[in-house]
Amino acid sequence: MGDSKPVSVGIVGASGYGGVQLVRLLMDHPGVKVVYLGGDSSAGKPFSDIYPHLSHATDLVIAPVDPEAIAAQCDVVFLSLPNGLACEMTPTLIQRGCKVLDLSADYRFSNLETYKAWYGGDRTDGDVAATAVYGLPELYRDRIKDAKLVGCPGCYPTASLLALAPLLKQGMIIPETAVIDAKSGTSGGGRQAKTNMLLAEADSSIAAYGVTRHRHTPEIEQICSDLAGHEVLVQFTPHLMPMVRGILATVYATLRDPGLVREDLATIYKAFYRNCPWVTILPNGIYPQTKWACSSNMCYIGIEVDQRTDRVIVMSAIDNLIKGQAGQAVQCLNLMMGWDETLGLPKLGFYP
Ligand SMILES: NC(=O)C1=CN([C@@H]2O[C@H](COP(=O)(O)OP(=O)(O)OC[C@H]3O[C@@H](n4cnc5c(N)ncnc54)[C@H](OP(=O)(O)O)[C@@H]3O)[C@@H](O)[C@H]2O)C=CC1
Ligand SMILES: CC(=O)N[C@@H](CCC(=O)OP(=O)(O)O)C(=O)O
Repeated sequence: MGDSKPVSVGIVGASGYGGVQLVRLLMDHPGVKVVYLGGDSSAGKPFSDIYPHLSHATDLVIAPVDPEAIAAQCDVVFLSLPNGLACEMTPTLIQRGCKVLDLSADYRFSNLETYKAWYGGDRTDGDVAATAVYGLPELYRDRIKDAKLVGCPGCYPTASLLALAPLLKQGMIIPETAVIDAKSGTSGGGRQAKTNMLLAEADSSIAAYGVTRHRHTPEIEQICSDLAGHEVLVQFTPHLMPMVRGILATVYATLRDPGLVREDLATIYKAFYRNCPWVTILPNGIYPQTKWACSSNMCYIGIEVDQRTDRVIVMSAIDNLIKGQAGQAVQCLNLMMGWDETLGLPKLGFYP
């Protein structure tokens, strides 16, 4: 970086939860200048009308989306939009020389047929999609460094895969026994009004949803299969929690070697994540809380073994809006630009 010109960045979907986190992180990032904010129903409004608490951070007005105009102003574009929109604008942005980080599911799948089966819609951008890299730096750092298009992971897949990856990569579990029980705060559902997110519905209550059919299942399975070297199916059940931020994924799987104890696994996890500044393996007997990760880009992992059942239990906590979304996208940007992976990202959560 040094005295070099800041990288010009655009954020499409700035009025949403992902967008506002990107604005917060990127306004404080030493390598970039946010020059463009885009949206749909918010177009024409100053960003500070939507988020008055950030009026001292930017006087940008949200513009209607015009990929040509965005490409004329921006070196890098973050797309934080509902699924099925990024694939319409990304080909133009890439052709015009922009680097693109998509926070939706549009570029997470190596096989577009899987995307279409779970998300619907038609895709005419197969050539561009084939160049996309899955944006989980702890697993695909080298590919992200060279990418022009990154499909950033979903929030549940981030927490689940960071918990499972060392076990799968080292062949320590029977992959098909993996069960992921995950809980999310309501901000995971975005800023759109939805009945199940009303305080009267979500408060003081917990429920599973999408059981056996949540669209993050094929995303988790794609990466598990890549790590295991063969096709893997997992059982994934998400739950909505009466809290705003955070995901806790508790993963169960049967160990191949029943002699392994939690100290062995902790050593293996620490080695696997030794060059990963955003993953903390907790000391033996300590289990993560979502509150610890709140507002930081950290993923906290706790490990336990039940010697009666030969199962390993791994608990992983993240902030769904930071490591699960906007923070992870900035982490990928840092890699794409050749910067330190931690640049401009919050290391310390706010607590309590
Ligand atoms: N929330 C989370 O924890 C996570 C979300 N994601 C994914 O990130 C993406 C964004 O999520 P989130 O921030 O929660 O969503 P929000 O619903 O909070 O925001 C959606 C944004 O998309 C914009 N938008 C909608 N339609 C259009 C359009 N036709 N043209 C331009 N802009 C449009 C909206 O703009 P306007 O207000 O102007 O209409 C709004 O800014 C989604 O794909 C989501 O699945 C990924 C990981 C975690
Ligand atoms: C609590 C809640 O509703 N969470 C969202 C997941 C958010 C996310 O990561 O979704 P994308 O894969 O679309 O990016 C859900 O279950 O649909």
